[in-house]
Amino acid sequence: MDPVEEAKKLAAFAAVDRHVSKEHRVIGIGSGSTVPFVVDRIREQGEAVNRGRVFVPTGFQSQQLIVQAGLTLGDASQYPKIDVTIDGADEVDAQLNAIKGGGACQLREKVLAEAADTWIMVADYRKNSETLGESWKQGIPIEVAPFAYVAVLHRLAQLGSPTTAEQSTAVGAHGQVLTLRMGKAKAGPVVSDNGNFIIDAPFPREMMQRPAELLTKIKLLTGVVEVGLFCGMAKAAYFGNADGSVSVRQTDGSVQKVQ
Ligand SMILES: O=C(CO)[C@H](O)[C@H](O)COP(=O)(O)O
Repeated sequence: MDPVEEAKKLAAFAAVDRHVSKEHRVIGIGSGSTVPFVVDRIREQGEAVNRGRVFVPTGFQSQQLIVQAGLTLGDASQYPKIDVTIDGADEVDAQLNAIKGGGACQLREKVLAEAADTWIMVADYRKNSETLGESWKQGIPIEVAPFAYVAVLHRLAQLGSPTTAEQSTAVGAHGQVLTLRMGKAKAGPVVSDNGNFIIDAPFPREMMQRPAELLTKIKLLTGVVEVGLFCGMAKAAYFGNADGSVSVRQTDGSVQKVQ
């Protein structure tokens, strides 16, 4: 297996083994390429355990994973309280703040993170940073109501006062280029599972060092539906390493190596 894939698998398996117990009945399943390993490990807990459980997805991809694994699908509207949610991340800082939304699922991901008694992130070693924005350069994914996207681009640029603003990009005062995320095998923008657009907005390091403050500012912009900054939410983050170990970062900043 490719070393990065192996690292994702290690993180996912370790997180499931430590946080998904037999007693858990309602389990949130996140999005991204690490999450299939989460579902594999949960399946390995056996049919008898999984028969009594319901799995709530953060989007179309995880819904498919749940159905294909033969697990019982639930909806966030039926299960406002979740025992544990395990999700991927695009980057995690030393305080367990995270950038999420690389797969455009941050709205549902945040709903399931908030609903969960325990929210755990799983990722490979490339996502383990001191400060957000160190390795994830494309910016903070921001879900916006389609009709408001140009206004939001302008407002985001103004969070540092703009120099120019066009239809699908804007340049902020710090020279950062904010872009409307475009489809890869589709003409036009990426449309989220909720029918919204995604803006990717990079911010300078000094602002990324205070992610909770930045989150509040962005969230207050009219037209913003959800921001891909998850601050103070995770109980732990599991990072698979290239050497086959797993680093577990806790809320107090401590890091333990397991395996
Ligand atoms: O936030 C997400 C989707 O919106 C994903 O969890 C994030 O992109 C991580 O994905 P991967 O495990 O593929 O690196």
